Amino acid sequence: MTADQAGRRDTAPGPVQRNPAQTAPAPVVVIGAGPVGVTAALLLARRGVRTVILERHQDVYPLPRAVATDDEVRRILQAAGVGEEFAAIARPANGLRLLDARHRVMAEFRRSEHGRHGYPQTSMFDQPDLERLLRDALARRPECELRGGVEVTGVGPDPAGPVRVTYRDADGEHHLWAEAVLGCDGAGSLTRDAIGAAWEDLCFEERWTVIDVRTQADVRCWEGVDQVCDPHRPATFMRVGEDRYRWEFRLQEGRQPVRELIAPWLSPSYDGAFDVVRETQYTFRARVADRWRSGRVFLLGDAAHLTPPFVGQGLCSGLRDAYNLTWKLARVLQQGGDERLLDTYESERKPHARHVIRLAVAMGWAMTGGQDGAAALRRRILAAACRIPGLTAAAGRDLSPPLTAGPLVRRRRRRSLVGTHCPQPWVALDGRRSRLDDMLGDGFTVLTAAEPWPSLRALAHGLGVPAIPVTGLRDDGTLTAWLRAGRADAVLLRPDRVVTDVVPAGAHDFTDTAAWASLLHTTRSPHPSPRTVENSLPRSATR
Ligand SMILES: O=C(O)/C=C/c1cccc(O)c1
Repeated sequence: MTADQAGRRDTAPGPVQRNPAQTAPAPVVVIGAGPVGVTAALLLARRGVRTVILERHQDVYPLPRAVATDDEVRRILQAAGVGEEFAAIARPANGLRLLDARHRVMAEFRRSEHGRHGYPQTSMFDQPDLERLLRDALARRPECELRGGVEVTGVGPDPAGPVRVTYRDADGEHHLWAEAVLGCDGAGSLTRDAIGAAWEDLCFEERWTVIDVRTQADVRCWEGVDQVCDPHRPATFMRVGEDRYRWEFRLQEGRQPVRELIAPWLSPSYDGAFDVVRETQYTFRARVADRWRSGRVFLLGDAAHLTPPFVGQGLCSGLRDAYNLTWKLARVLQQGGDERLLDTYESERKPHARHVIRLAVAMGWAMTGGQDGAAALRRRILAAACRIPGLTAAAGRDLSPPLTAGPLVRRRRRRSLVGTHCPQPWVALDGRRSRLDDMLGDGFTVLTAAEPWPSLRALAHGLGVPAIPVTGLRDDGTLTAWLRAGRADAVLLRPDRVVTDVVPAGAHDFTDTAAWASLLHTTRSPHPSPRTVENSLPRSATR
């Protein structure tokens, strides 16, 4: 038996005896150290929650997989403490184009370099680079312990603690008792099986080949993603980095050499070298797990949902899971928050993930739609629709819909801000410039269009949250314009910057305080956040 420095390991043949002296529960066990698992651990660490991360591999998996992220997810990486490191490896992209079989542009969905979350709307990167910087950040956090080279063999409820995780390493079998377990263990998730979840099939399954190339060749491309809508040879092409490119082709009978496949993108005279970093076959699927939680065991990322890659949202959905769940879990574990908070993880994230997967499937059908008569008609309609500028602009605007109504998201009226994210401009406080989220800290916040009025101030005080007039934040006018467009005099922001409720313009109060107020009450005092408005705003601006 090996006892690690935390004294939390135990090997016991036969029925498992928990020795309380040796097995103080690890607050949270994360299964899987891919980007979703590590980001979840970093987000929990930021709130002072300890994690043990169990990972099959010793090192970062060195080959490319995910290549794109949106601006909302860059904001999540900022919250996890790796925003600047990620900026150094990311390449902003122009967006997405639909091409016909002769590579003529049918539609262009432009992405801005300045998205509402404070980052380029689309950024390209290499997954191993992201994983390395996340691991480095993990190594800097004393709250996180990574155990590599281990195989998790069991996850389940246990009378001795909320959840018992069993794993094997070179020394034998071990057990951990955890307050919660995050199953970030990918498409073949053991955690998913352990909670008895089954896949709901969203009806897309195709075999594709994915080719990652490094070359100095003058590749014909724009700075973005091209989807070739050709039923005979649907393909995706994108520039990932300075000398990094990716092609994806639907598999056909017989294997075609890489050079032949990518020839249409290379100058005919190019006969120089290119390095095939990876050539692999994938089955692209569209699926959602029918349950994402059992007690204190949760599914995140590919363990909970699978998408074809055609709108570049696979990893984004997983990182959204991590952001949505971790603040709620930390609140429940540390502050005695209401357990019902944890129900909102699945009820908020599942419809959102399903929506994004359906978009990817729709894109897939536009590209591949078969060769029947109906498909030909669909393509003609698509080509015509692509020529309507207003429509393409609307379709390209935001892949991430507002959260659906629930205990932490009031039912929306048309154009309401509820369920959407607050934009993230740069703000200035005490002469210091920072991104809005870094200034707001980790808790709930009331943002107001003007000085908070007495009844609102009293409500905020009762909830223990600051009430901040956006006029004091000295941004570039983004926040005032956003409140005005949403016809709101004030908003209640959750820690993940989603609007829970609004005070409609001209009204005096939130529309249904009772619906969410009880969920915000905690029995213990909150963990202090590093730099919040609480300690830096003038007194009049806070509670
Ligand atoms: O919509 C965008 O800006 C990017 C889409 C994208 C990214 C990566 C891979 C894809 O097939 C699509």
